Amino acid sequence: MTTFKPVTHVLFDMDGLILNTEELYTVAYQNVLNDYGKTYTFELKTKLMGFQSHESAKTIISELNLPLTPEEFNEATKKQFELIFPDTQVMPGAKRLIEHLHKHNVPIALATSSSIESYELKVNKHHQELFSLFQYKTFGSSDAEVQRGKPYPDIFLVSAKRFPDKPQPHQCLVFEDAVNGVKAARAAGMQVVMVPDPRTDKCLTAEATLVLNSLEEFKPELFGLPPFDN
Ligand SMILES: O=c1[nH]cc([C@@H]2O[C@H](COP(=O)(O)O)[C@@H](O)[C@H]2O)c(=O)[nH]1
Ligand SMILES: [Mg+2]
Repeated sequence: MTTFKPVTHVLFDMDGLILNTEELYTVAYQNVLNDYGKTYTFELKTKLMGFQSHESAKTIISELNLPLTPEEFNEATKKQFELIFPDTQVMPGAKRLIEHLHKHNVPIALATSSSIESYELKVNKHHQELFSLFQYKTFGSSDAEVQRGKPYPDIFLVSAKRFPDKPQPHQCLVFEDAVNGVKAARAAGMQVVMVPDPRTDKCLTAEATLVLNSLEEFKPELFGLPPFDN
């Protein structure tokens, strides 16, 4: 079994990695775009995943020539999010992994590009207990210290600094679903486990340290972390 460099701290992305919110984003965006006769393609989605909300709005407006301002687009999607996001599901293997690392006192934190409002919509109804296991959370779209969204490294560098014991980037392992998130983790000097949407072009997953079909396949001991008990 190939092993990688040992790590001591773990940073988790949220959308598409812990929660099934990527499929919900697709529905929400397509519902808005239907009013303009536009199609939300997976190719365009891949470009946006990991962006901060204002970056996403600007990009989708220019790519699809929408007659909207970013504020108007975000207003329209916000209505969709309020309907769709409260009933999110945890991705396979995510709960087991987060609980396992927490039980073994491995420092874990959340590093999502979402805003805190968007996080609360997605988590508050069903998943508060699971998310309470993180030492702390960084919300890229709501955090002054996160100057630039993924694929820039800002959110992961800021997150590493927020652990009390201040680990070096190489001591941190990132879990991501998005191409931009993998680029951000690599730019931060961190190893990254990618669990991509199955439609993701294989050549776009090449930068990841390890690519899995699901978190259920993850073996913590590969990165020097405590193995699962069973
Ligand atoms: O179909 C989409 N998925 C995701 C995003 C963006 O990606 C962020 C989630 O990124 P992450 O998984 O890194 O938290 C969302 O907040 C949103 O801004 C998007 O615009 N469109
Ligand atoms: Mg994600």
